[in-house]
Amino acid sequence: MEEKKLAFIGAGNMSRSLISGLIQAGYPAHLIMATNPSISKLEKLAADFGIHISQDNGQALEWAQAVVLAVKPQMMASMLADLQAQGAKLDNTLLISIAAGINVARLQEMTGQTRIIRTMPNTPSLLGLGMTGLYARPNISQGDRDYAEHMMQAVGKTLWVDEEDGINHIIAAAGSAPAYFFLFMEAMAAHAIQSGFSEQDARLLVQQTALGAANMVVANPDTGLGELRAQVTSKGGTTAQAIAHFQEQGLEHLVANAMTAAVTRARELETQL
Ligand SMILES: NC(=O)C1=CN([C@@H]2O[C@H](COP(=O)(O)OP(=O)(O)OC[C@H]3O[C@@H](n4cnc5c(N)ncnc54)[C@H](OP(=O)(O)O)[C@@H]3O)[C@@H](O)[C@H]2O)C=CC1
Ligand SMILES: O=C(O)[C@@H]1CCC=N1
Repeated sequence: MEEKKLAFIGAGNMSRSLISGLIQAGYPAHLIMATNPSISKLEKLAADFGIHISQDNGQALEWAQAVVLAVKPQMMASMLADLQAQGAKLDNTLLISIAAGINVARLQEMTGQTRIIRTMPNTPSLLGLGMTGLYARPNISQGDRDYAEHMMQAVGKTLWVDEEDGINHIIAAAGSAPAYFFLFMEAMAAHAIQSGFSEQDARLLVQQTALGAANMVVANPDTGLGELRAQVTSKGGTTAQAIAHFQEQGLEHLVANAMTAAVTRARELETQL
């Protein structure tokens, strides 16, 4: 991939995941910078990955050819207003936003420029196992689209959406979704602990099973998810009892409602920020 000077404004959880994934994929550390108001996260990034760090966002803009906007959505407007008040020039830089709930039109207002790509990654990018949605308006050049796509492909898989609202559905299905699986695993581990396993053994049982199940899905692309489930579910057996319980309690409905709630919140943020 083209190796531009790439800066991350906001050095939190998601930036760390992306930076770690990029470095593992061979992106040169000397071409990456992160900025953040407090120093501790920056020092850790510099120590772990050897990247440039700064507490001055303006420096990121002066230095980089592409900038990832990685502050919390609620901080985006004030961060960008401060930058412009300092006299920072945003117009020569490719801006890649990872923020939930801020649409391109709003980002254009906040930055006064249009060279913006909106993305929605997730934290498994840390391990090169991310899933990122991307959206760009027609004005964005193929070169900029390719750069953002290759950057996210360095840390996992990518999917473009044609309509911007698709990003809100990617949030529900991928951006937020690692947390759903963690919640499920927490519940399973808690029950295993109640059944007498140590915390460590409960975690081993749950994590190895989750890993195995995910790998079964990946290794069998032509087998439906329902079929993989059926292969575990012996007639009159134990799994059937557990699955019947999930379904009687409306698991599918619960999941659909939870994902709809995430989309609704993303759309709500788009009207508020
Ligand atoms: N976490 C996730 O799974 C995902 C997050 N996202 C998006 O990524 C973005 C970041 O989320 P996440 O990493 O979780 O959040 P974090 O809170 O972990 O990171 C945000 C970082 O921004 C820093 N910050 C605050 N104000 C400024 C400023 N003015 N200039 C520069 N940096 C600043 C914070 O510094 P300090 O803590 O020192 O105040 C913090 O380190 C959000 O917009 C979110 O929607 C997208 C997909 C997945
Ligand atoms: O919870 C959030 O709002 C962010 C966006 C997707 C994951 N974390």
